[in-house]
Amino acid sequence: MKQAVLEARNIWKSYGPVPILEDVSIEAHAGRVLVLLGDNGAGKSTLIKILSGVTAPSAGALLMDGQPVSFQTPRDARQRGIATVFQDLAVCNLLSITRNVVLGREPMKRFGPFRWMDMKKAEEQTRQAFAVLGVNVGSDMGRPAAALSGGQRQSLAIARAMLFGSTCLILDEPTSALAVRQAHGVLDQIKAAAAAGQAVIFITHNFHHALLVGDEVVVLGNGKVMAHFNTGETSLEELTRLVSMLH
Ligand SMILES: Nc1ncnc2c1ncn2[C@@H]1O[C@H](COP(=O)(O)OP(=O)(O)OP(=O)(O)O)[C@@H](O)[C@H]1O
Repeated sequence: MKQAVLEARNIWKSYGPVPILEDVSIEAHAGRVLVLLGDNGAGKSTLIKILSGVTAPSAGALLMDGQPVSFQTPRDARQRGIATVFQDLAVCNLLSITRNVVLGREPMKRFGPFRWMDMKKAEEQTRQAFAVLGVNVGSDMGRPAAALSGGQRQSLAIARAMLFGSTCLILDEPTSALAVRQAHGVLDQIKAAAAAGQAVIFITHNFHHALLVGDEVVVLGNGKVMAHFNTGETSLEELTRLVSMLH
């Protein structure tokens, strides 16, 4: 297999004396979906906080395209092309859909000393970002984000995360709060992001979702990698049996 876009190698993390992650290694590859599956408290969020530059590992290495990297802040990780959508989504209800998508990276126009937002360009970027994901949010992207459904808000956060040159997309339980139809919409977007070349890391509790979109699955339990397999190698029944045996 080709070089991983993002690799966590032998990661340890402790808060105080108790290890939260113990010798965890994962690899995310371009065009593939890696699912991180695990119960509450398994260490999934801690691992993605390390991958996103929110917190530093106690030991172990992060590599991008085979080169060691270290992130002091989430901005460092973003600049390296790691786009993370956390569960809170950080969508601003009062801002328009377009403004939300380009938030913090608004295209600007200049005239002499004056600068203002290039709305036409922002709308074009927003439209393209949604198009990559195959999402239709309607034609009026000037309406406030408050008008969006839960699934559409998730799509907005994914579109924003991917907008500027990301190579690795990390999604923290993007389907957990959604109704079935909306969840399937987001699963389709995950597949579309991988098809567009992203290395996707998808965190979920849901075995069914894991098998629907995952190319491979890593099962975390008590801070350790308990199992790692390609999805073609297992069924929903086997996966359920495997995970229940880990408790
Ligand atoms: N800042 C912290 N200080 C101390 N302990 C922490 C901290 N963050 C997480 N933990 C502990 O680490 C363990 C793993 O937590 P983590 O949030 O990574 O699990 P998770 O798999 O994401 O669970 P969930 O699905 O509930 O979000 C838990 O026992 C949690 O209490």
